[in-house]
Amino acid sequence: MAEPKPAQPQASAQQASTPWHNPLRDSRDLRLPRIAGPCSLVIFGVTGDLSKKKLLPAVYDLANRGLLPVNFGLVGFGRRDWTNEQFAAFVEENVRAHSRTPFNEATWKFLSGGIRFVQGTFDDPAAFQRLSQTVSELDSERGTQGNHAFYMSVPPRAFPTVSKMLRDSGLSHSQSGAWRRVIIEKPFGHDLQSAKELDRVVSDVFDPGSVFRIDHYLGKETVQNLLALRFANMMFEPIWNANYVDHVQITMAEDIGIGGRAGYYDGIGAARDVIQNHLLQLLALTAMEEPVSFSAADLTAEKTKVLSAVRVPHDLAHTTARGQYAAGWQGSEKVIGYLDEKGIDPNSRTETYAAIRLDIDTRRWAGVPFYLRTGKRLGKRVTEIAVVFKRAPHLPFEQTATRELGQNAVVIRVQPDEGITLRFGAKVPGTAMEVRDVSMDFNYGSSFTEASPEAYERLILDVLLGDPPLFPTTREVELSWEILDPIEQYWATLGQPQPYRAGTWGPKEADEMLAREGRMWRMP
Ligand SMILES: NC(=O)C1=CN([C@@H]2O[C@H](COP(=O)(O)OP(=O)(O)OC[C@H]3O[C@@H](n4cnc5c(N)ncnc54)[C@H](OP(=O)(O)O)[C@@H]3O)[C@@H](O)[C@H]2O)C=CC1
Ligand SMILES: O=C1O[C@H](COP(=O)(O)O)[C@@H](O)[C@H](O)[C@H]1O
Repeated sequence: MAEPKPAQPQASAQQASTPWHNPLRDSRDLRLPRIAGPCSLVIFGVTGDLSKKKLLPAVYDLANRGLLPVNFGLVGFGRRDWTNEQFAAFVEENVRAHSRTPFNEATWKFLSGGIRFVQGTFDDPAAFQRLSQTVSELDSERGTQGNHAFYMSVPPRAFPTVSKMLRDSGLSHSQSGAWRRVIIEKPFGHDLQSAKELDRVVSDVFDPGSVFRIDHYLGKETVQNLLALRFANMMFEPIWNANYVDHVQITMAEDIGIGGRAGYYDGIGAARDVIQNHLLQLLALTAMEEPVSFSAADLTAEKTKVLSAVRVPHDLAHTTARGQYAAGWQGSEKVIGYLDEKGIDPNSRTETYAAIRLDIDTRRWAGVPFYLRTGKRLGKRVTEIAVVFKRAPHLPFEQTATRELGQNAVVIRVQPDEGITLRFGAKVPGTAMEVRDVSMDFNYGSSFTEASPEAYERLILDVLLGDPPLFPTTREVELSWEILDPIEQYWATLGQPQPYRAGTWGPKEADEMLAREGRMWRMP
């Protein structure tokens, strides 16, 4: 499939001058807020976990920040027999519970005036006709001008059905030149073949430039800041290569279990859930060359190059590790094991922990392993990218002086304590020459007065603006499956994943994997 082109035939003057569109523009423009034009957002799966905790609050936060137009409509599509008022009460409850910004009556009055609910199932043509009628009514009542975005916050198996229904009901295209866009949640497929099939269905229905595949990690401030760290500074890029870097560790650890998501998670597992998307995107941004600009085309060109150069080691028995959480303690809370979670097959072989080593066959990264790990019910919630440097070739100190000296590292702290840490050796004050590791920290909270928006705020706004750089392309998705598929195929030949106690840092196998290569996982 051709790479999606920026979908902006109706781009407003504001939209056309966003930093992503023209990196050379006057720097004063950077302070202009990017405000969406008239439109509505339709959420399928609006009663689900993601919608309640992230999407509805993000829409409200955008409204509260003044980034939605007065001509905005929010439509929920769901199975419940709700009136518009009942749905509005549901939105309000979740907004009050999960929004980042404080509840404001004036914002709520504006937003709730455009809230509508359409009752139905995904395979009911009549429900899609009602949806069509509802968005047309919003066009006349709220002035949404026929511009509609459809968010598929639904189980992945429902993506094809909803796409076809949007086509058959005439909602996927506008006759009047207005825009239609679709937002598809991850995971996009469960392997390369299914991703290609899904892509065929979606591209049969929508124009390539109207498809936005969400990877919410790309909407995180700290992830975008990785680009600033690398390409807005002089001091990091010269050492960001195999001459200086020993290895890279990308960690996404969660302290939660699978919660109420058994139906989605079992059979999918940790690697398909987050390595195929979030962690490989982090790897791509860490390892790629400098893009010519931050346009979608230039960014994806560099990410694609690096993902194409990723090599999966042959010896998967020694370069990958899987685990499954057993009962344990999460802080002071006693928690059950994965196999005892509601809705999980008691013989399930689904991994809740995965670690893999990848290599990148480029001059910049030859011989530098990238270790990726993720897991549920680990010691704490933390996501970070640690670039660990080689040891100094010679230390002009007595050995005893450097006993506590590790390796230099640049750690991009994606969450929760957002920032960047530099680790290096410093002399311990005193009469002896003793060198010990210290940290130099950049924290968002103490350096900026601006608060970080939630990832979904940024990404929903970008869809409404038709701004595609932060959305992975089909090619990126396919390359990521090409990387993961051989690993999944190998794991499918194995028995039960190794159990690890909840609240610990994963299975012993993962520690052994690094120890064999003379390395250790960082303790974040
Ligand atoms: N939850 C999360 O943290 C994250 C989720 N995602 C992705 O987001 C998507 C949604 O996930 P999540 O919210 O957790 O899933 P949930 O299972 O919590 O929600 C699914 C939603 O789809 C609705 N639904 C399911 N089948 C039908 C149907 N036949 N007709 C109408 N509605 C239907 C459900 O309605 P009802 O309430 O009536 O059952 C519910 O609103 C998935 O693709 C997931 O991979 C991505 C990142 C994080
Ligand atoms: O995509 C997913 O991400 C969440 C974690 O997101 P975060 O922004 O809180 O790091 C994860 O819990 C979920 O399993 C996965 O589908």
